[in-house]
Amino acid sequence: MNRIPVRSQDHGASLRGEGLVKNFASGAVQVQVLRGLSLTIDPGELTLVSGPSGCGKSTLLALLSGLLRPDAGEVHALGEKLSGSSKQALDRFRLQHTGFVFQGFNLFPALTASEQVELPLGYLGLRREEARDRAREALEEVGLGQRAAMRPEQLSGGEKQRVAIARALAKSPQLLFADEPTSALDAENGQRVIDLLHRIARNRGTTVLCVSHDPRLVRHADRVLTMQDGRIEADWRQRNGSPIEEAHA
Ligand SMILES: Nc1ncnc2c1ncn2[C@@H]1O[C@H](COP(=O)(O)OP(=O)(O)OP(=O)(O)O)[C@@H](O)[C@H]1O
Repeated sequence: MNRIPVRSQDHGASLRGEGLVKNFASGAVQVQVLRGLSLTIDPGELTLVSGPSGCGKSTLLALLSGLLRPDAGEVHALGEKLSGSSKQALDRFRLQHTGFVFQGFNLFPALTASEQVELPLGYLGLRREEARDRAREALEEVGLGQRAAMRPEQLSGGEKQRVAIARALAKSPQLLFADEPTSALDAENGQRVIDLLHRIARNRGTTVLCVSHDPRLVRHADRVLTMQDGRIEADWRQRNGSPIEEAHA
């Protein structure tokens, strides 16, 4: 699949948020969930956004992936300005360039693992056989080559999450967004999922943005952004779980 080069004004970053503000109504009151947050996210890294429940992590992921629009500020992804784009353009951008992995797996109960992965490839216009081949490769990459014909009820939680990762991977997205991908999993399966996300970033040069309040994930990330009350409080890079330099969001 063709990859769009990242444009130079983003200085190598594949995601950029500037002055992001997001408010939600809580009864009659407007609550400011993101308070003028700016950041850049680089390709080829697993970036983890951590922080306490309710600090705005999922909202940030939704803005950076074009699922939600900011009330103020701008989002640039792969050199395209997402904020201000039409809904149709956002849908197309997400289809072509992004993969998503969520806490609840979001699999269709009636489809086999292979069919779950093939489905979005059909939306991208791939022929059936090509989609089947890609699905097989993606399932092998996540260690589920032998489970291709199984339905979700026949798979463990960890296996279901790996099917969801294969589904996201098969499109070869430049941007992979994961929202609490390990919260429903035990330690061993959570570890496996985070290892996979890390490998995808390293081996494919994918930008992987993972949002989680699971402290087990912190040492596996290349970069950790800590949020508090809608702002970024700390930002550091690390190798093998030890900080190596301060990053500048
Ligand atoms: N669609 C919405 N309508 C109203 N309020 C919302 C909406 N989405 C999020 N919020 C509120 O915004 C705040 C931040 O939510 P968000 O899901 O971004 O936090 P989070 O850090 O990801 O939390 P968690 O770790 O629990 O998932 C919360 O107080 C939440 O209730």
